[in-house]
Amino acid sequence: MGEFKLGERSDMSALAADFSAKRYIQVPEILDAHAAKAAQKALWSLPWGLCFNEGEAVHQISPDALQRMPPETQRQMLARVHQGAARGFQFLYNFFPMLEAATRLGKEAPMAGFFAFINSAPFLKFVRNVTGNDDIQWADAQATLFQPGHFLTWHDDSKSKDRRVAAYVFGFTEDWGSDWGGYLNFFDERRDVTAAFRPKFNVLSLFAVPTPHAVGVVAPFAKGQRFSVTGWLRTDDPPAEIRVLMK
Ligand SMILES: O=C(O)CCC(=O)C(=O)O
Ligand SMILES: [Fe+2]
Repeated sequence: MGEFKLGERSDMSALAADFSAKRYIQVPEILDAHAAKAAQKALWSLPWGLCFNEGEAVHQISPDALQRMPPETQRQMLARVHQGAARGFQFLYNFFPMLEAATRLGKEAPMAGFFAFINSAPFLKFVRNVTGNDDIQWADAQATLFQPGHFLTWHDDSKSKDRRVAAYVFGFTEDWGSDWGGYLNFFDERRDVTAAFRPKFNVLSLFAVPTPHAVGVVAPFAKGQRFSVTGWLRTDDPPAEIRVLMK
């Protein structure tokens, strides 16, 4: 866990009451200032791949493959993504698979320290207290980077066999413009937006599963980088490789 730790706070009961009432909350200054800067630095230097879905199938393109891909193939790929978005659920963003990397490489994996922090006793205690769910055992994780043209359409995180109680998003985005898209939108049953969280720095978004939400398309003129570490708080047993990191 090392350099990553939670910020000091005195609003735990207010956060829990808010979560219980609304089912989605934002927690400012989740990490101490030094830890937040360290996490952001680690994110900047990750080998970012690209991921998108084609119906139920998820495609993950490694940084190398992305670099080698001819422009015409990239154009065709993007056209297929847009056709998918016109039909239904679709996403496209840069990513780094923190869970897979930690499973394969253990402590040597990029972001292993932050992954271990998310699965440390203090953070798990924090999310158990705020969500009121004592059964949370661990959290999976991926790092994401939304750039112009990236998006994640309407969904509620429930379409998985994994036992997910809540979703979390650590935001590490600085100075995001209010016209740049990329907001985390929450919807009611009429598909009106009930809340839209602007990408921010050192803020944790926490929301119950299922809750309808989406990440709006990042505008072509957006200048920032929407960095996050995101995943789900789970009640199944952590994989053996992850249990080792949690010690
Ligand atoms: O990046 C975000 O704000 C939300 C991510 C999300 O909803 C997901 O990965 O399912
Ligand atoms: Fe989601």
